[in-house]
Amino acid sequence: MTRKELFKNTLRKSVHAWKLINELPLSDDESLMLRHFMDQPGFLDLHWRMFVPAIKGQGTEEQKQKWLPLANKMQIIGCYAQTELGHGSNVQGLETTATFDPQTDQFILHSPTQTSSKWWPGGLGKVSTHAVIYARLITDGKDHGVHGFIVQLRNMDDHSPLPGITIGDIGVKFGNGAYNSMDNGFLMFDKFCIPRDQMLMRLSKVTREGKYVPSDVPRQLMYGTMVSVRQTIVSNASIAMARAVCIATRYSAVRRQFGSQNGGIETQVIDYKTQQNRLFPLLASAYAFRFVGEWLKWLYTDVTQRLEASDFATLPEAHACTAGLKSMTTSATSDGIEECRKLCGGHGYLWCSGLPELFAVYVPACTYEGDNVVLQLQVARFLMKTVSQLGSGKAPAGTTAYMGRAKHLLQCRSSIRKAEDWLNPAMVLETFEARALRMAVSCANNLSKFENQEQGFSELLADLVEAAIAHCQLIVVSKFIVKLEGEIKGKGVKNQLKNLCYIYALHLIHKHLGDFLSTNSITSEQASLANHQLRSLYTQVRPNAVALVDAFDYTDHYLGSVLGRYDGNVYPKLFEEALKDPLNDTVVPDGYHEYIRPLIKQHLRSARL
Ligand SMILES: CC/C=C\C/C=C\C/C=C\C/C=C/C(=O)SCCNC(=O)CCNC(=O)[C@H](O)C(C)(C)COP(=O)(O)OP(=O)(O)OC[C@H]1O[C@@H](n2cnc3c(N)ncnc32)[C@H](O)[C@@H]1OP(=O)(O)O
Ligand SMILES: Cc1cc2nc3c(=O)[nH]c(=O)nc-3n(C[C@H](O)[C@H](O)[C@H](O)COP(=O)(O)OP(=O)(O)OC[C@H]3O[C@@H](n4cnc5c(N)ncnc54)[C@H](O)[C@@H]3O)c2cc1C
Repeated sequence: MTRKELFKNTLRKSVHAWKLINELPLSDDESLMLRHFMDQPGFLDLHWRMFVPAIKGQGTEEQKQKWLPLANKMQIIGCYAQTELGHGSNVQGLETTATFDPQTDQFILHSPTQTSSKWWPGGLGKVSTHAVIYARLITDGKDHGVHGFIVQLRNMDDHSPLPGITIGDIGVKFGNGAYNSMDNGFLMFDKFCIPRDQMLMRLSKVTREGKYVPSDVPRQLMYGTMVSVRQTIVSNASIAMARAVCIATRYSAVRRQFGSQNGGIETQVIDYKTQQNRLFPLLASAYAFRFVGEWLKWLYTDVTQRLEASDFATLPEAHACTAGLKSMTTSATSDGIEECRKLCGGHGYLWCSGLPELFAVYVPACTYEGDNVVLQLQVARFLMKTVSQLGSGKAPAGTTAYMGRAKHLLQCRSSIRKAEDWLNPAMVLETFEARALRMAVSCANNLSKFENQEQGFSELLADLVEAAIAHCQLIVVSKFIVKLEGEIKGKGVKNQLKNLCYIYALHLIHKHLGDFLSTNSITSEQASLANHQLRSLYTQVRPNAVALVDAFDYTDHYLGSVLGRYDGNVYPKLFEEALKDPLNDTVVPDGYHEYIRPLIKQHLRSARL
């Protein structure tokens, strides 16, 4: 499809999905599943996952009563317009202004510079009638920082931009289809006025007289919509990783190369330890991310309930966990999808393998809802704060509770003696805890050598990110172990999950061996025992690998992959797909008479001479 066709077709699908949601009717959770099966980025994502939650989280009761019924019936369509051309990560650096005019009781929205143009918001370019806009609030010449406003963008009769608004699509993005179904947009305000009651005023207010009244709740609640979406992105990472792994596993069982004895059949590539060493950790990650995603959903629900009761104690941890896990799981999934493409050899590069499109549509997850490095630095700040409070009498809680055992974890030596010890949950956990804590403490010690903490933080950014990743990996490993300790239905399922859990943990040890060795969390002998155990786990997973991806229950239609077909009938279907290509419509291609024939004839002439 051309971009225009793709965009229009996504509108058609979105509206059809909305019709089904109402007609069937579907619950909120089921509606999200429908979005998942629609399988194309579109304006509904931003409307339901960001615009509506932003109003719910930051609007007053009155504002919610006014706007939510309209949004819930989709009589208005909204997006989340925060990022600007010049600033995305640095939200405090946004330039759009919202200046209160006491004469008219309005805010004047203005884009003072080119870099202040809103740039990237999904659904903004062509669809949304409204947006939650983030702009600097100015009253009586004073800048109060960034706040949210509900703004109508387009005329409700003919969809034209309202006077004072310049709006459009930012252009083609990475890949052919992929994220191009979405109208990520730009927007500029030229002294555009909105009524005062369209500032989202749950967190702070501007009175009729123009007085700014800050609230007594943390200003970070303004970032609440991002926390909510980051949480869902973690579960989505599992879905995308599982999809790629399903394709690569099934195809690896079908594909044969080398090893033929006396004209017999060749070896299935899944039987090569190198293939297993690349593939099975990704299979394990798909399960691991699912379980940590379930836990994160619980954490998010818990913090939401606490916030409603004005208990803000767990907000920093919820922020650190959602930011860090969003970052870690999306980076691993993007890399994992690309690895799955390579695991499928040359055919993985064909569009009909389903992998190029999956990669192209998935990879911006490393950037949207917060650049992955910027987010790990938030985790690092949280860890440095926690380390600095050790010994102050305030016991670390939640995912940093292990830091409370710092005295032990800083000096303990791993008691792994044989390969099977690496299947002991307590020993594995202690190894990850020791490594995470020692990395964090090492950063804190290095930081303390700087007179200026901010300068020290800047200097140590790379180490801090690594410490944050170590902490996040510990969370994922520990939640997988917790899952195994709970009730698991199905004969033999627990054993399979156990294998995957230890593959997940041990492959991380192998991958980050430098960390584990340099922090003395393990010795090189223990590392080689871990590798030995890992190979043994691969052998145990091998007979069940296909069943473990079938368990994701993805239909062929959803997978959209000739290589990942359930029936394994890959080669005839590759031919079928090839023959569908428009280049094969004619035997002699367009351009033959114009370019190929004259070229050949010229050579023939010179050959005769
Ligand atoms: C398939 C997908 C499925 C579903 C999704 C559907 C749609 C989604 C797809 C695409 C849509 C994409 C949308 C977007 O991208 S929207 C824009 C997203 N933008 C960002 O994420 C920007 C990232 N930047 C930030 O979040 C902040 O600027 C940053 C946290 C980096 C820094 O903020 P600030 O300068 O204010 O903070 P600091 O001085 O560093 O920290 C102050 C203090 O605040 C704490 N903090 C920061 N953020 C939060 C938060 N969200 N919640 C709670 N607390 C927070 C921070 O830890 C500091 O605490 P303290 O040290 O105690 O002072
Ligand atoms: C597909 C897609 C959809 C999007 N949808 C929306 C949307 O609906 N609404 C919306 O408002 N926005 C949206 N965005 C914008 C997105 O949120 C931002 O692009 C994202 O937050 C990253 O910000 P940035 O582009 O400013 O990156 P930058 O911050 O400019 O990053 C550039 C580089 O600088 C590094 N860097 C930046 N700051 C630091 C630092 N402090 N320390 C170390 N390194 C640093 C980063 O790691 C990165 O390598 C979308 C983006 C994409 C790609």
